[in-house]
Amino acid sequence: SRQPTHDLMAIHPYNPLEDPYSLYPHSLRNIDELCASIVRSHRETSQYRVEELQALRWKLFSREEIQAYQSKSVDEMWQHCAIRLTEAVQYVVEFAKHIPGFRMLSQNDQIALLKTGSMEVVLVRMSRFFNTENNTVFFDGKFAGTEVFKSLACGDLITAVFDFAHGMCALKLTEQQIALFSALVLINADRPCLEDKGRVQRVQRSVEFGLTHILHRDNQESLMHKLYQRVAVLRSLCSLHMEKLRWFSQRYPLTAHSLFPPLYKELFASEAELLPGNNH
Ligand SMILES: CCS(=O)(=O)c1ccc(CNC(=O)N2CC3(CCCC3)c3nc(-c4c(OC)ncnc4C4CC4)ccc32)cc1
Repeated sequence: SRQPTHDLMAIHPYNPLEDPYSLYPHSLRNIDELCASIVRSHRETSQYRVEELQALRWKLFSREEIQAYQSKSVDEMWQHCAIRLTEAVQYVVEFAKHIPGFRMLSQNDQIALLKTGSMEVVLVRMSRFFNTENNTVFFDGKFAGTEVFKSLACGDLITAVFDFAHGMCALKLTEQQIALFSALVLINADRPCLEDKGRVQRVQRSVEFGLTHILHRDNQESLMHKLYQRVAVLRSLCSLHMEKLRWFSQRYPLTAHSLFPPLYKELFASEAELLPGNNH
C-alpha cells in the first residue's frame, strides 16, 4: 500500500534509546498525560481567554485614542509597548515552568530558552487575539490596527507581526494544538549557548511527539510542516525585532537600559551591552 504522505515515523524515527520519558518523573506515564499537562499550563497562563476576547473583537480605539498613540514620541511608545510585552512575557515564563522536563534543565538553559523563545511564544499567543476581518490585534484593552503603532517608527516590523498573525489564523489551530506548538517553539535545542544541548533535545523530542500525537488524533498531520514554516517566519520576525531593538537602544540608550522593565536586562541585554556599574 502507498505510504501515507505524512508517515509519522518518517518525521520522528523512533529511537528506542531515546525514550522521551527517561527524563520525567514516573508521574507522566504516557503521551496523553504529557499533552494534557502542557494544555493545562497553556490554559492557566494564557493571560486572556480566547472567548472573552472574542466578545471584545469589535471594541476598537476611537479616533482620539489613535491620535493619542500617534502623538507619543518614539521612545514613549516603545516604552509603553515594552510594558505590555513584558506583561505578556511573564505569562510565558509561567507557561514554560510547567512544561514537563523544563524545570529539570539547568537554570542557565532555562534562561537561554526563554531569552530567545519567549518573544516567539508571545507572538504565537498574540495571533489568537487577532481579528482578520478588520486587521486588528488586541492591545492595551482594545483591538488596534497598524496605525496605532505608527510612532514606534518600525512599520515593517509591525506589518510583519500582522502578516504572521494572519498566517497563524489561517491555520485555524485549536487551543490544544497552540499549546503544544508554543511548547515546541520554546523548547528548541538549536538555541545558542545551551549548556546541555542533549538534555534539551530529549525534552524537545517529547514535545514534538506530543504535537505529532495531537495532530494525528485530530487527523491533521498535514499541519506539521505548515507549523515548521511558521517557526521559520517567527525566527525572521524576532531577528527583525532584535535589529530594531539595537537601533532603538543606540538612539535612546537611557530608555533602553534604565526604563525597560528589569526583565529586559535578564532576558535581552547581553553582557557587552550592560553599562559599567549596572552589574546586579
Ligand atoms: C520581553 C520583555 S523585555 O525584555 O522587557 C522587552 C524587550 C523588547 C521590548 C521592545 N519591543 C516591544 O515592546 N515589542 C516588540 C513587539 C513587536 C514585534 C515583536 C513584539 C511588540 N508587540 C507588542 C504587541 C503586544 O504586546 C503584548 N500585543 C499586541 N500587539 C502588539 C504589537 C502589534 C505588535 C508590544 C510590544 C512589542 C520590550 C520589552
